[in-house]
Amino acid sequence: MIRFDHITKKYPGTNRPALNSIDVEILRGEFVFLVGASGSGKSSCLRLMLKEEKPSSGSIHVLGQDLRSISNRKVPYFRRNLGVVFQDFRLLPNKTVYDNVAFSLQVIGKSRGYIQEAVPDTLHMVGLAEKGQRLPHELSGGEQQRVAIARAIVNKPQIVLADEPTGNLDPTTSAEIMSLLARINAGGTTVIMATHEAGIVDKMKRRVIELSAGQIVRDERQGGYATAAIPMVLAPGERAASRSSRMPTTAATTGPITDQTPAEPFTHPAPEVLPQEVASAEVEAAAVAVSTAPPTVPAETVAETVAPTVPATEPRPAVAETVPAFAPAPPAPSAPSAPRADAPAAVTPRPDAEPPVEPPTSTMSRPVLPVTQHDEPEQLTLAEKLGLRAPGEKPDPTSEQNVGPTR
Ligand SMILES: Nc1ncnc2c1ncn2[C@@H]1O[C@H](COP(=O)(O)OP(=O)(O)OP(=O)(O)O)[C@@H](O)[C@H]1O
Repeated sequence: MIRFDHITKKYPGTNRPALNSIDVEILRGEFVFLVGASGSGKSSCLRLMLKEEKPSSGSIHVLGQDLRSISNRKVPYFRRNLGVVFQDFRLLPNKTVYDNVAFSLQVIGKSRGYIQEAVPDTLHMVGLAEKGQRLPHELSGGEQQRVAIARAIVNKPQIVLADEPTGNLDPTTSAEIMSLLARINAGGTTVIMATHEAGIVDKMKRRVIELSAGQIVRDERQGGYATAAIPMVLAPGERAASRSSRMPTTAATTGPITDQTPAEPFTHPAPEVLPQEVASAEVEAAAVAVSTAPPTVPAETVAETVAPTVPATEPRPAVAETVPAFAPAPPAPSAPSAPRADAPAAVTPRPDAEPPVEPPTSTMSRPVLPVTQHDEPEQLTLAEKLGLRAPGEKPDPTSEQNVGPTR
């Protein structure tokens, strides 16, 4: 699904490469944490996957496409297969919650009927069914991030890239966001998340790829956060024992994982206190959470869209057969009858049926994110980065502003 072959990324004016000959493959349906110290190259990886940056050498395949073969003009169409979630939410401040999510569909030409079904379904899934008419500043940080996630998934992308999505949230809210991302993943969507949150990584027990100075130093199937390579700062009052308990017990591997274990649910409380039946129920609920059918595209853009050809050109499909199927999710028992022909598959889970989520227990000091200047392919607006508008298209005057704690 995503493959880096000998990827080196050296930004102009720097001596040391941000990424140094990276080889890694991420399979369909995986949930992958990118961890590593500040400056180790996590965000660079995500930006390369999004074709927001170009590698200095090496090749990247995403959804069967060699990114070198995608022209700048076609990048927005490519990005429609990827949902992106940022630390600082990046909502449109003058639009309601509903309109923020609908905007993603409007700019790619979805019909009004489709939007009228897809947006409420998605807001329901993220637990914001009742808050569609609120403005972003009338929401909590966690709710704003839910809107951002709704916006990222409303078009049913095959991949969600999340760069520190819990970085501005408290532990309880972070756990809720992780539960949501786990449900999205359980529906078949590949999730790749860069994070510094040790507690989250340790609880999720998913694949962990650790970067250090631009190189992969660990690739564990069900990893934890900490190794000697990641400096950790204990919070005041945190006992040293809790740190040692986070150290991985399995041997680290330095090569890419080449097969796939079906995703585990994000189960809280920890497995030892959570009855298996409850965990299974959550998996079942999660399995119908998200339809991952490839997005449909307006007729006028079909010729330029990479989506329809992507699955057929997936480079290494054999291993991916062991992960959850990508068939559209079955409609929920309570789903309204007879959806429109072009309506999205039902997005079903009942947020109120979610089991309580235990927040991560550990805390870490969070480094300040570097302000980056992107050299390639060009300076893009937010809508262009999100694949909502082709470069150079006339912007919506009400868009392109951020809200949230880092505004
Ligand atoms: N646009 C840029 N121009 C020059 N150097 C850059 C640029 N973007 C990133 N870098 C450098 O590349 C290296 C990797 O940065 P990157 O943002 O990928 O790290 P990171 O692991 O995501 O860090 P953090 O956890 O702080 O977000 C750092 O040394 C950074 O300074």
